[in-house]
Amino acid sequence: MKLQLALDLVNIPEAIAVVEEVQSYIDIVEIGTPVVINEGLHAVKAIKDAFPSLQVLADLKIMDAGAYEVLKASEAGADIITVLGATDDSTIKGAVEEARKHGKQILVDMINIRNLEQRAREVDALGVDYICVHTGYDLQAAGENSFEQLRVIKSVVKQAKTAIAGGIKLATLPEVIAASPDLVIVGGGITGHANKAEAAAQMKQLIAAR
Ligand SMILES: O=C([C@H](O)CO)[C@H](O)[C@H](O)COP(=O)(O)O
Repeated sequence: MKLQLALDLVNIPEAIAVVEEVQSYIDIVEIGTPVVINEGLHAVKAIKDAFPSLQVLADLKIMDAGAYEVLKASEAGADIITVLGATDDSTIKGAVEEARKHGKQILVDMINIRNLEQRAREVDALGVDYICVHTGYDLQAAGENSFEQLRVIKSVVKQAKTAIAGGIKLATLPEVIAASPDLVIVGGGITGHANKAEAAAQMKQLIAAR
């Protein structure tokens, strides 16, 4: 089980500073959608250049032009690129084909998918690398999480790895770990702490002890 740090509310120098603090405890650094909107794919390149041994995920949440956007993220140094499960199969197929050409991986974000079980089966058949359940900021504010959704995709996904994101904290991590996702994505649960290294270290320890 891998731990991914999601960086959403920082600029490039702040992102580098946070990763410097926690790099020993994480496997993947996510350049979050708000960072890509503010800084562009330069943020992906800056983090990959600064931390070549970490995998970098570009959270583009691709909805169209899958192949082209995966190409651009790959050129910037992303190892994993996100596509939305809500989009058309042709976009996901284009993204997967392009990713394969560059040795990259595709994570499909199932945020706001209503027919989760059926869509997870369909997306799994498209050869993606990860299928991720995700409660976004706006629904987190309404008290929701994706723990039950994780159990749903775990029961139907055969080929892809499974992932979960959205509001995961140290206190809720044991429940997540019990469901055995391949990847746990944590943003504010680490970046919101005064001592980010300590928070990340405790999470890494819980994952290692499972
Ligand atoms: O993908 C995310 C969100 O949609 C903003 O772009 C976050 O990276 C993801 O939710 C993880 O962050 P936390 O919810 O703060 O753990």
